[in-house]
Amino acid sequence: MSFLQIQDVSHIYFSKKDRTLAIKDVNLSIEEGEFISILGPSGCGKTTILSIVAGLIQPTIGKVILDRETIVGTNKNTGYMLQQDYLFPWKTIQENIFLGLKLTNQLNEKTKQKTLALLNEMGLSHVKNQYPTQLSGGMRQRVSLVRTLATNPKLLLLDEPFSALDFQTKLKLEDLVFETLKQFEKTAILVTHDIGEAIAMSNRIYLFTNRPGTVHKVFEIPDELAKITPFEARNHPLYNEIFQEVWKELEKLEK
Ligand SMILES: Nc1ncnc2c1ncn2[C@@H]1O[C@H](COP(=O)(O)OP(=O)(O)OP(=O)(O)O)[C@@H](O)[C@H]1O
Repeated sequence: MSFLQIQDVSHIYFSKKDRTLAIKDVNLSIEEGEFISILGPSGCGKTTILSIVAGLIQPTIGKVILDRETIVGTNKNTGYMLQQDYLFPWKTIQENIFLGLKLTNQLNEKTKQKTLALLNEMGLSHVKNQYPTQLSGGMRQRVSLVRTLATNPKLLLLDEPFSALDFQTKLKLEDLVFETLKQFEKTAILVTHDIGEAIAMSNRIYLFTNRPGTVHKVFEIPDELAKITPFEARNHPLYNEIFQEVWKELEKLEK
């Protein structure tokens, strides 16, 4: 059995007036340590899938199994990193990165030191007593990564974490996130609109159809690309080839 299995998942949003079938018959399996991306048109249900995997919403049909357990409700095995960093502006960086540990009753001297060491690895120990508004967007996302990793989740869900950043910062952060996740042997799902980012960071890309979102095509990224850093991958000859392939499929979906 794979580390993460999304089995026959469909989801309908109900409101008083209507119902929206957001995703339909989604199946995917991820092995431990893999990095996969979900790519697709706007509104195809990417965030819905992540919310289901995070246990924030229960799928209307189907189930998600993480490390042999069916996901019911939020759980400590999953960390969520979003486009906006959601750092609390009235708390210092240090207080922000300890938050998850505090909420899950894991805050002790050992976990504190580990988290501060990670902040140091991100080149940010000098800002630990500052407040989020004093930091740039890229720095805030690095803090957000530290906070997400602090509780040592097995699975990371990344919902367009680089999309609000300028291009240069985005490229640097892609490398940093990629290398940090490999170092800690984490499994990750990235949701993105950016074909290049998906190719540069993943082992596999799931391309979704328009709503109701379902898996349209799966692209396996060859090891020679998947094993190098995203920055190096963007300069690899295979990168353009795969880009064209994915682009063509996306065009088909828009017809
Ligand atoms: N709470 C809700 N109630 C009703 N419909 C919803 C709700 N949340 C999402 N939807 C609808 O479900 C569909 C999928 O939404 P979702 O946010 O998962 O898509 P997405 O692929 O992440 O979109 P984007 O790429 O624009 O962020 C959309 O058509 C959206 O309008």
